[in-house]
Amino acid sequence: MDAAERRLARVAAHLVPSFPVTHGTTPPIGPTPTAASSSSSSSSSPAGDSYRRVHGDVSSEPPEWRAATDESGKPFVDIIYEKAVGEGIAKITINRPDRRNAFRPLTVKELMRAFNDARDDSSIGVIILTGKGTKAFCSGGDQALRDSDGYVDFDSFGRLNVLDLQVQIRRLPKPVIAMVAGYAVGGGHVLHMVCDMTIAAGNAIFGQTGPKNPPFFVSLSHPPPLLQSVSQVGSFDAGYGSSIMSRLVGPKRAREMWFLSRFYTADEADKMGLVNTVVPLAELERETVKWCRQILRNSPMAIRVLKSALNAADDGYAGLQELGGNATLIFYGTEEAKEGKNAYMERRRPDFSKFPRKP
Ligand SMILES: CC(C)(COP(=O)(O)OP(=O)(O)OC[C@H]1O[C@@H](n2cnc3c(N)ncnc32)[C@H](O)[C@@H]1OP(=O)(O)O)[C@@H](O)C(=O)NCCC(=O)NCCSC(=O)CCC(=O)c1ccccc1C(=O)O
Repeated sequence: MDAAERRLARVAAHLVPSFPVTHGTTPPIGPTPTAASSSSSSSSSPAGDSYRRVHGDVSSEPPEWRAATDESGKPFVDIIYEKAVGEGIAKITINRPDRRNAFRPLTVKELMRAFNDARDDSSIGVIILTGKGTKAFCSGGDQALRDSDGYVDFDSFGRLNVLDLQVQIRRLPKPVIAMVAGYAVGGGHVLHMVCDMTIAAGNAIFGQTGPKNPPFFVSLSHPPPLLQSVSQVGSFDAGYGSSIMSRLVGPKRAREMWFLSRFYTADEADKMGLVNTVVPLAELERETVKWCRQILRNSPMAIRVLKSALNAADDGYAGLQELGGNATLIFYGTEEAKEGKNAYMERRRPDFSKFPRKP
């Protein structure tokens, strides 16, 4: 192929999706695996381009997951925490499938411990958040434990500690990817929205449930069994659950999602911009791991700064602080910053004259 043909092929590859789309409107990274090609893979760049020649394909091989814990060494009860051997991927799984992975305060505390560990582990570059089984990613707060001051499990008082978890994910300087099979509803829907990206299985269902109950219902402390089976909880998330949603899907759609409290299929969610891609359920983890591996090829500092930059305007002072903190972090690595520190330690005036005042 001569240079002109190669350029034409490259342009064409940008215009037309290179791979068949089985679900949703966005192609997964690389060809949709078939029975014959399921172990092969590619990056998102056109076959034969220089990136591909230098870096090769992104592997589709399943990682070897190894159980992990945090520095306390305490075993987890409500979650499974794993790291991929020899790769920079951590996986955190909500493990309450019989409750459709609803979270209670303990679940949230354990999630925060695991996220904290993954943040502090410099071998980890990307974190997957998921739910056990194929029926649910997470169905929100465990309604059986809800009281007038939040959710009560082993303490005698209620908590809404999932809000702290949301902030933790948002500020965590590594990408967090929601891997969603089945229901992501209520507070579980908010959790996937605060993640940096969402890979959805074809069976995923998204939506808010909070406002769903008819008003006469709220006053009934013991609704009749038939009505109990209807999704009705009386809740709302006026924080990230509203603001981030509005950013993701636009203000009109966000109103629709909250005011009507409908459920949406994975393909509908894809069209609304709620998810990054939709893949067949059987391919969910393979595809998610591929996305992780592709991210891990890229510059960790660039990704760190970009995550804070993408959130900065929406997160106000907290967003600026995160972005600004990254500037300081990078500055500390420069000779200019070291000159300041060394001068202080050596009890001398710093000589900043040697550093260029760049245009
Ligand atoms: C998710 C469903 C649509 C799945 O339906 P289906 O597959 O038919 O399964 P079910 O038979 O309904 O469920 C199986 C089993 O699981 C139990 N279960 C499911 N979800 C929950 C839950 N959230 N809490 C407790 N238990 C749950 C269910 O009862 C069944 O148990 P059995 O013993 O087998 O009968 C469907 O299950 C469903 O609609 N679930 C409820 C979804 C929901 O409304 N979630 C709560 C939304 S509110 C929320 O999450 C608040 C979050 C929060 O903390 C917060 C944050 C910010 C501000 C405020 C708040 C706040 O709390 O107010």
